[in-house]
Amino acid sequence: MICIGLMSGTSLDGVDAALLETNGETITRFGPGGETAFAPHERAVLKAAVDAALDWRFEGSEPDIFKQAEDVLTQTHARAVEAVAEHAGLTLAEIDLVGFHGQTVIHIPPQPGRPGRTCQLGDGAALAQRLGIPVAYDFRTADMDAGGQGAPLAPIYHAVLAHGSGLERPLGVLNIGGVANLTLIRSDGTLDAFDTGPGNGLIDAWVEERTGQTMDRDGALAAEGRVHEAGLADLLAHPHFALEGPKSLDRWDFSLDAARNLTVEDGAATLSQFTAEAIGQGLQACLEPPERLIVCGGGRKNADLLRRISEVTGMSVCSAEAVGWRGDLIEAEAFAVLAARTLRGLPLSFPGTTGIAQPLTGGRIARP
Ligand SMILES: Nc1ncnc2c1ncn2[C@@H]1O[C@H](COP(=O)(O)OP(=O)(O)OP(=O)(O)O)[C@@H](O)[C@H]1O
Ligand SMILES: CC(=O)N[C@H]1[C@@H]2OC[C@@H](O2)[C@@H](O)[C@@H]1O[C@H](C)C(=O)O
Repeated sequence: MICIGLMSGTSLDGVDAALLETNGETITRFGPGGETAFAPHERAVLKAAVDAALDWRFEGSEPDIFKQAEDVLTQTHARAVEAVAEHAGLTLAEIDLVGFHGQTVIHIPPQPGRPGRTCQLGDGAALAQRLGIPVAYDFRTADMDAGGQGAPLAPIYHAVLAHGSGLERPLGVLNIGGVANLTLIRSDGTLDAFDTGPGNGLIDAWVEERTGQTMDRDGALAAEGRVHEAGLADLLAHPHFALEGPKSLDRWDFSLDAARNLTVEDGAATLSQFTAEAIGQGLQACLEPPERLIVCGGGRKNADLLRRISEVTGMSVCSAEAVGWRGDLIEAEAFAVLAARTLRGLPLSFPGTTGIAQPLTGGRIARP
């Protein structure tokens, strides 16, 4: 079936969309994809929804701003679907299914004796109505209700992609977005996955606070800085690193405090080293360490960060494009495949990826 997957990540820059022909188990065609940027006023509404969610934390009634944010998400995601369909030369009636991740505004992983909660804003029914296409959405709730981490969900897609590309196992796939997540595909095909720690999120926040720019482009600032070892040790003392996987994170689980007295360059170097060391620690804990790490997500464009990851892990690190993958579209592609899996009742999450007892289906379907 022809599916369009949609993802809007934590950096709130826009909606990634990708068209695939897939049955959820294999991909028979990679169609076009691209990003539909949020306009400044749309981004401001989404940012306000994230801020409100962090105050709310599932206590009391939902913040009023959520409804307004969902309207923004319906409009922007509909535009993203229309753009990709047009690019593919297809009418909306020729699209079988849309996979709508929604905007994560808060994610609280489960703790011993307390189930986790997660919130992806996104009104699947409204998007289905607006487009006249069935929409799969709400991919994380079933996993969390079953005691899982609710994230990461991309690992089964990484496995589909790696299999289709004929890549040798064991293999590591690292996504560096706001948060970084790692999938390990063992030689027998078993999946292990977890959020390693911060990805670009802290670096972005630091650079924005100090320079007004949105990112450390190509890692230029970090490359000029020196790592502040005591600050790095403080950052690595976070309880996330003492936990065994599967484990997940919220982008806002870490703070910039350890960098506060540093120069902009030294802060960027320390936070970039933190991202790399967190990835290194995650790899050390895995049962069958891969020799090769394929990196996707925006962080793969940060040359200084990739150098640090390669140094810390001692592994061969290559960007998604080196194996013919589309590094900026993998998450959107993942939600095209996850949508098809939802429709067919195939599992989305697995004991090794989110910590649930049995492979589990998930997602809901809204029909126009
Ligand atoms: N040339 C570059 N140099 C350095 N960093 C870059 C570059 N291009 C992109 N990035 C980083 O990638 C980020 C965007 O990555 P991506 O789109 O994968 O994140 P996201 O989808 O918002 O995250 P999430 O994984 O939370 O969904 C930017 O915020 C920036 O930090
Ligand atoms: C709760 C949530 O939205 N988590 C995201 C976030 O962004 C990266 C990392 O943290 C990952 O766990 C997840 O996204 C990808 C798509 C996933 O579920 O695999």
